[in-house]
Amino acid sequence: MLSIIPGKSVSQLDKAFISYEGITSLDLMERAAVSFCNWFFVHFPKNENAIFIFCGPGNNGGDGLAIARIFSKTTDKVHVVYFEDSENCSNDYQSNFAKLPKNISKIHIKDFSFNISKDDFVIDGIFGVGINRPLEGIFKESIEKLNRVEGMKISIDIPSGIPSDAVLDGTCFKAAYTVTFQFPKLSLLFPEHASFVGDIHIADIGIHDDFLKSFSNQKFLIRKSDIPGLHKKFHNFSHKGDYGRVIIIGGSVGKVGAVLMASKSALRTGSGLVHAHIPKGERLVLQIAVPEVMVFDSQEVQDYKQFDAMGIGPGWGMNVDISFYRELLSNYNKPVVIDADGINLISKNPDLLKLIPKESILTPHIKEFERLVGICENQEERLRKAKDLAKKHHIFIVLKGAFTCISCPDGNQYFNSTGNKYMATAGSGDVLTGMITSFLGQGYKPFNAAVCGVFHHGLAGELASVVKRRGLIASDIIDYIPATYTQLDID
Ligand SMILES: NC(=O)C1=CN([C@@H]2O[C@H](COP(=O)(O)OP(=O)(O)OC[C@H]3O[C@@H](n4cnc5c(N)ncnc54)[C@H](OP(=O)(O)O)[C@@H]3O)[C@@H](O)[C@H]2O)[C@H](O)CC1
Ligand SMILES: [K+]
Repeated sequence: MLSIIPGKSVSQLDKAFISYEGITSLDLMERAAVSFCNWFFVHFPKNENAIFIFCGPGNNGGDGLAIARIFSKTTDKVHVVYFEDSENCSNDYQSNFAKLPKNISKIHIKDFSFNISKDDFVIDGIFGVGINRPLEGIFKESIEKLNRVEGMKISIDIPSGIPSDAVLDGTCFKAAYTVTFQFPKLSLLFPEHASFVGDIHIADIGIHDDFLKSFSNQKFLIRKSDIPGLHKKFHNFSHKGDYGRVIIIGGSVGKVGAVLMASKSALRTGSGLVHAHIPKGERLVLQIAVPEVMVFDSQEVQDYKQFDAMGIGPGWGMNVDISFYRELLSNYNKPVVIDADGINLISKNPDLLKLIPKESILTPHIKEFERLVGICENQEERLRKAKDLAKKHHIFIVLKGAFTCISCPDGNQYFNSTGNKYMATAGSGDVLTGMITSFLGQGYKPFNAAVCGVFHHGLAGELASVVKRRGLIASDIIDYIPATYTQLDID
């Protein structure tokens, strides 16, 4: 997993790393600039337009100057726009300012006309992780003007204005792309910042994972390379019992589709035997739609302990016999997955919280989460409360959304890196419930089940949206679950 380092620790990280690597801070800045340019040249291979690079007084501005020098080798249309005289800027800024070649024009921000056309590039090196207060004066005015001009806007490390670990207060540069160094800054993952951050690219500057880990603050990004090692291996003599017997409990009149999608997802994720528990009178539709699922109503299941895993809540509604739910949680002594109305019922009956088996996985979206813990001001508060809840009840909280966050009982938080905007569609959450339940039933540890569930779910959505785009529906995600195993080379 890739460690996410708090902004305030980045300068300590830099110091420790350059001493370990035997390089200077200027060398590290050069690596950052080269890595940014490598990304740029791949993304914009035929660029012939002007490139305006806005450089603030710190090392983010220094990165901008080094980038300007690299660009100037291939074009004469590079313009550096600076805010402070070099002698008032950071040491590495000064070194890079002195190295700027003659074919780069240098303009003080006060003399800049903001005459930028739509094909030009606007590169934001005004502030990075060193920002320590809301923008004011010339910085605020200039960024407001830049947000009004056209042009392809790219931020270096973080859009100027956003603090690295907190929610924006005031003005911020609006980027189409953010090229961030080595690890995503936490605040890039906040929904409040989506319209400023654009697409994120992580540019490698050679600081390896083990080194990063020692500066980590219990926050991590889940990457593709983390996933194969979390999967169980099955042998050629495996039978359907080895792949788990799971049950999805939910459904109500008009909402049986949620159970249908969760059950089908569990099958597509690899479950050997999938059962569904739905209200009497609703079973025909489910049996016709997914003949592989065995359907029961409440009177027919004698012993829930026979199931390796349970997914509780899809389409359940709020008219559930709460004593049934209480008994279900009290008597089942393995981790369960709880979603949707399964969570809403707990919010209405908070005494249920302490009955949830240890290591269970709750998968709320933001509204369900806030019903559980109270209204939150922003994502920062949600993440804090998710961590507290996970620790207090020894459960996993999967807070769904872009960069879904898994909060663990040990206080660690893992952010998912797959998925896209097209997945915000009815039933997407039911699919995830089915997938995590399936992994639990196959004998995965709850942490592995949650991580594999969110990663494969996001990946299935990405694969489906290649052809479906905004026409994607939850059933498309299910159809692409098998292709995620192919993508990750998991047999
Ligand atoms: N390992 C890495 O990730 C590397 C990162 N690099 C780049 O360096 C920046 C961080 O550089 P740093 O110099 O620490 O910080 P900034 O460039 O963001 O700016 C700090 C200066 O800005 C002043 N400041 C802060 N807030 C404001 C404000 N609101 N208005 C005006 N001025 C502000 C601050 O001075 P003060 O004394 O006024 O507080 C600093 O002068 C990182 O983001 C990367 O881009 C390295 O290049 C490579 C390694
Ligand atoms: K920036």
